[in-house]
Amino acid sequence: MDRKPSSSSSTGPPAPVIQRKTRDSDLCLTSDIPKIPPNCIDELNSHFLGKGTFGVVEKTKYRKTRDDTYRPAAIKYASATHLSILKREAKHMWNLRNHVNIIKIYGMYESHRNGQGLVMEYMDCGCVADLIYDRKNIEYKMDHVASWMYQLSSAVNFFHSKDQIHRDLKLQNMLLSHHHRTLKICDFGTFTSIHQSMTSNRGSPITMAPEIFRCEPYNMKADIFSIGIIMWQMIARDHPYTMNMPITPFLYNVATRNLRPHEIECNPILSNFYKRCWSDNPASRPTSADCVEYFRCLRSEYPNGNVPLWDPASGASNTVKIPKSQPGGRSPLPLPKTEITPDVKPKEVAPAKVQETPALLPDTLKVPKVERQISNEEEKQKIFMTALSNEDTRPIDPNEGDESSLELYHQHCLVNLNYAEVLLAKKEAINEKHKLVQKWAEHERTLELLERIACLEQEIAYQECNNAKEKSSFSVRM
Ligand SMILES: Nc1ncnc2c1ncn2[C@@H]1O[C@H](COP(=O)(O)OP(=O)(O)OP(=O)(O)O)[C@@H](O)[C@H]1O
Repeated sequence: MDRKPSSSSSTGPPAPVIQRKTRDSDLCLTSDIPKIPPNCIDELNSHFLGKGTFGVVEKTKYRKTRDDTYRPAAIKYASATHLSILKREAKHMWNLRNHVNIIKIYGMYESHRNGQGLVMEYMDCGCVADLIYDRKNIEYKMDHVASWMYQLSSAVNFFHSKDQIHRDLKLQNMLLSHHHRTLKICDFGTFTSIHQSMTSNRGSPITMAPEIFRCEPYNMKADIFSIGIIMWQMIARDHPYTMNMPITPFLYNVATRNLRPHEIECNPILSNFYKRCWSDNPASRPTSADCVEYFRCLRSEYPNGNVPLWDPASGASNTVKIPKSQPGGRSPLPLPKTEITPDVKPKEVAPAKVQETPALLPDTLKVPKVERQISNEEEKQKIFMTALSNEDTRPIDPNEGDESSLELYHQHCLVNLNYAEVLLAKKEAINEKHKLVQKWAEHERTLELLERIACLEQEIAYQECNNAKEKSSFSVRM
């Protein structure tokens, strides 16, 4: 029988109202998370960035205290019905705030206009989906894939080590900054603990593991399935499935017919790994620690993933040409290190004994080249690389797990880059000046010649005049 407390039947004092405790109740308590006061958000300078399933994200300006200067930040607002999801997300982000590849939360903000908002760091290069599908003018290399996959897997390994699952890893939830070099995971709305493991369908179809479609219990290996699909997407720079396939047959085929992204021309060391990640049987998939180890090896074979990428359409310079990978050689730009250094040895995953030649790249990764001023680019790259290897100007390697030293490192790289641009601009200005001086010299010479011509013409006129005089005096004398 239902034992609901009834106020009418009670004679004594009213029973205290007991809040029903759901499994997520504790997660909605955001008391640990700093409350951001109104004078630390510049709402007038906020504008719309994008819309997710349950919220709207705006770019805004944030400062920690009134004495600080404003810096860009992103703020996510949820409608009143989705407020608990926003709070859960905030709580998860707060618990994971120490990892360099997870979006950092600054705090919660109460806006008069939009209600509760989650304020987080702003990633200025957008999401990985935009880069690989919509901005094909930006060329990237296997070095970048290795670096992004390493950063992704070390973040995943971080929360897996805390028994947490993301459940919605996809290109749209991976944001980029520092000229596309730093990758961070965002959107923890579907995040859950393995102990609350679930049979409800969560996540996005393309990267979602088949056991989730089959409504079977699932675990961290569901995220590894997503890592496999993401790796394929980055290498192929293509859509994994026919876009017009209706969702139901698609889910059915993934779950029961082993439907997977189409074959691409790719080194088997890479394809074997992503295929292992998307095995139908979760137990056959590698762990997140195996992934970290695998991508660490791959990154040492392709060490230039920290070379910045630019959008040529923005008027800035194009991709810096990546020097040939030198197996075993030190990267000119060491990658951000995370605090996670799991003690895992690569198991069956062959440590990336990759071909000597960079023939690893499938043709699909080779984006048609955009016409560019090679001489200037090469010149700039040369100055940049020299600055990076010069003892006086070389940035100091970031400390493991220390985000501020990583930030400093990136700033230093940018300064070197600006330095290369300034030096190049100065060189161009000097060239222009030389051309002008040359023209001016020509101009002066022209003036001199004109003067000379004028003198000669005067001389001729004078001579003609004299001739005429002489002729007339001669005729008078005759
Ligand atoms: N910290 C951030 N910096 C820059 N852009 C961001 C940031 N967080 C989110 N965005 C952008 O805002 C948009 C909405 O993000 P949000 O996480 O709400 O939704 P989503 O991941 O696109 O969708 P869904 O929630 O349905 O999975 C996306 O385009 C995303 O790229």
